[in-house]
Amino acid sequence: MSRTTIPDLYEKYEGGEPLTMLTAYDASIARQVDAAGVDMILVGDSAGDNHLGYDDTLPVTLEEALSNTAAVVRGTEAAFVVADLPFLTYGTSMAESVENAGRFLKEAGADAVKLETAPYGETTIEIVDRLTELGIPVQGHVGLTPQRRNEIGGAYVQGRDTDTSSPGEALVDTARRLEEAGAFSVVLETVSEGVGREVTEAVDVPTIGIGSGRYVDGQVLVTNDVLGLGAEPYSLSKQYADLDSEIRDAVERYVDEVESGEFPTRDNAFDPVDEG
Ligand SMILES: Nc1nc(=O)c2c([nH]1)NC[C@@H]1CN(c3ccc(C(=O)N[C@@H](CCC(=O)O)C(=O)O)cc3)CN21
Ligand SMILES: CC(C)C(=O)C(=O)O
Ligand SMILES: [Mg+2]
Repeated sequence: MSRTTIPDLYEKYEGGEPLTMLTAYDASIARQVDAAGVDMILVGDSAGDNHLGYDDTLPVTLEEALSNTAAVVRGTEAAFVVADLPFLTYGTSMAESVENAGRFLKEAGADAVKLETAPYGETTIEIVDRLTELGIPVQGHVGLTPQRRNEIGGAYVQGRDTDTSSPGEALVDTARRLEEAGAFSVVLETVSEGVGREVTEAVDVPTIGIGSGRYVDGQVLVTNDVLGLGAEPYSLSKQYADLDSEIRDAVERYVDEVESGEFPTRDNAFDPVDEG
């Protein structure tokens, strides 16, 4: 089986089928997500809190993200792999943005990068224009942009009628500008359902929502939330498994069995010694 391409994604989108995307940060989870048939895997900077033990996405480094991306690529064969560019690995200068984004394709084997754009964020729109001109596909990301958490002040839904710093029309305009700059798709993070629909109607590239309602072209969630793996439940998400308790039970049984002498047995030994 060959890896999913942007034309493959567009064929599904144009056929009116919802696109599926989940995060992964390592080869073993990515292998299962891939085999289960997800269209795109996002190597999110959400690795910060979900994989690397930081409080949020801000501390994630370029080298950590490259390492996570390379592991996900090695573990997969079908999904389109999008590498999320960490905080301040883009936007500092055009040259640094291009060099850093390029490393995700050249060294880690990603199929595309993703970067966050603030409402009317001129700098990042220019970067998207440059990257796509050079052959680095870019997925845009508007709405809640967690790298701007110190600006925004928390995990707040964006684009509500009451939202003055990020009104719906700013998000629609910004998504349009990203499309013009060459973005092949735009992620909408926690925007009100009406804004999710407006943006989706305003652009001709697939919108991928997280907590952005039903009227978008595809869905992305954080896999830890889907699997119940070290994540707090959010109403925007849905938990399909409880890996925390599975893991805890298995490890407790292992500890008990080693302590009681139940494991290992003769069957677990090489060239076992015959008991006299
Ligand atoms: N593991 C994980 N999964 C996620 O889905 C996730 C993260 N991490 N980190 C940040 C983003 C943003 N997320 C969220 C989660 C909840 C609200 C939310 O309920 N906002 C309400 C209340 C905000 C408040 O009062 O704190 C709102 O009305 O804006 C928004 C964004 C979830 N996201
Ligand atoms: C939530 C998604 C869209 C993301 O950016 C991430 O996982 O880092
Ligand atoms: Mg992210």
